[in-house]
Amino acid sequence: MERHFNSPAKINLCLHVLGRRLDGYHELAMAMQRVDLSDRIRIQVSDGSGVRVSCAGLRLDVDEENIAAKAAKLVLAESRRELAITISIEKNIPVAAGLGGGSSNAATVLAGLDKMLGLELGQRRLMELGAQLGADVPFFIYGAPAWATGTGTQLDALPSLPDVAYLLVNPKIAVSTAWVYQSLELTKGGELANLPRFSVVTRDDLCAALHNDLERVTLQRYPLLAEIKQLLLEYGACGSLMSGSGATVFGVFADYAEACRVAEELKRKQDWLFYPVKPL
Ligand SMILES: C[C@@](CO)(OP(=O)(O)O)[C@H](O)COP(=O)(O)OP(=O)(O)OC[C@H]1O[C@@H](n2ccc(N)nc2=O)[C@H](O)[C@@H]1O
Ligand SMILES: Nc1ncnc2c1ncn2[C@@H]1O[C@H](COP(=O)(O)OP(=O)(O)O)[C@@H](O)[C@H]1O
Repeated sequence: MERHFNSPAKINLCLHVLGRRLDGYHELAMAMQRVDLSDRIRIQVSDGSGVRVSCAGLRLDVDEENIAAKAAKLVLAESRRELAITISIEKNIPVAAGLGGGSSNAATVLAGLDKMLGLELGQRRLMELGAQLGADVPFFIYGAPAWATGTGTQLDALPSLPDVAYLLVNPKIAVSTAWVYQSLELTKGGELANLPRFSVVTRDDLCAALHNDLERVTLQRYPLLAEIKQLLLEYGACGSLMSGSGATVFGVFADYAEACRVAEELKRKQDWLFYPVKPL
């Protein structure tokens, strides 16, 4: 049995760090949205045993370390079945870019195998399994724009978001999420109740709400990212922000054609990665 799935990236429209827990994880409040830059994942299931993952052209194909392999093993354990699973990932989302590619791959494998094996574990159980793999995995199972709290695993619907397009820019810098959180100096603890409500209807509302506490760490280490944010504004973005722990920066544009036009112009000048995308 063989199936193909899309595994999309995400961006963080806002990311507030409220405090550090004793286990080192951070209490967050984030607005998150998936975008239509996707990896392609092929899952094959046959008789036998063992989970294998390949990822052409990237050093991500060590089975045990790949989060997609961990996801497959979790589903097999949950279903108490022994099967051979082969996963091939066509990577289009840059790795360690703040776009959640690994978390998305894990969620795609959890939900994909659930379907292929007819397990019907349900969204809630799949999100619990996802949380065992990484804080961002449940968001991809949730599958809609979300307000994420706790360590990022408690999700509520974000009902209205404006119809915009984004231009994602990555200057080929890989950033370790663990390093960013560890390097963050928390000046004062925040209270969820004191945060401004993320109520965004128009494009201007969205641009006014853009905020990322992790920029303090990543932009200081890589000042180029602040320059890219400024460049996007100069090229007509109504707002710009770093996504997650970075290094991808995005600009907000009125429509997809405009985001594509700016990407083409910048491509002539800079050897960075450019992805005009639409929200999902
Ligand atoms: C920053 C964010 C924003 O969406 O995304 P990315 O930049 O990774 O895409 C997430 O919080 C990343 O989530 P994810 O990448 O799934 O985190 P995990 O694998 O669970 O943990 C990676 C590292 O980040 C730290 N971490 C993660 C989540 C959290 N609430 N507090 C943390 O301190 C963990 O301690 C660990 O060292
Ligand atoms: N299937 C996968 N796709 C991407 N990264 C993976 C995968 N499996 C394991 N990783 C590891 O996870 C780390 C985080 O990658 P990724 O999820 O792309 O970035 P981010 O956490 O910035 O959103 C990388 O260092 C990478 O080696």
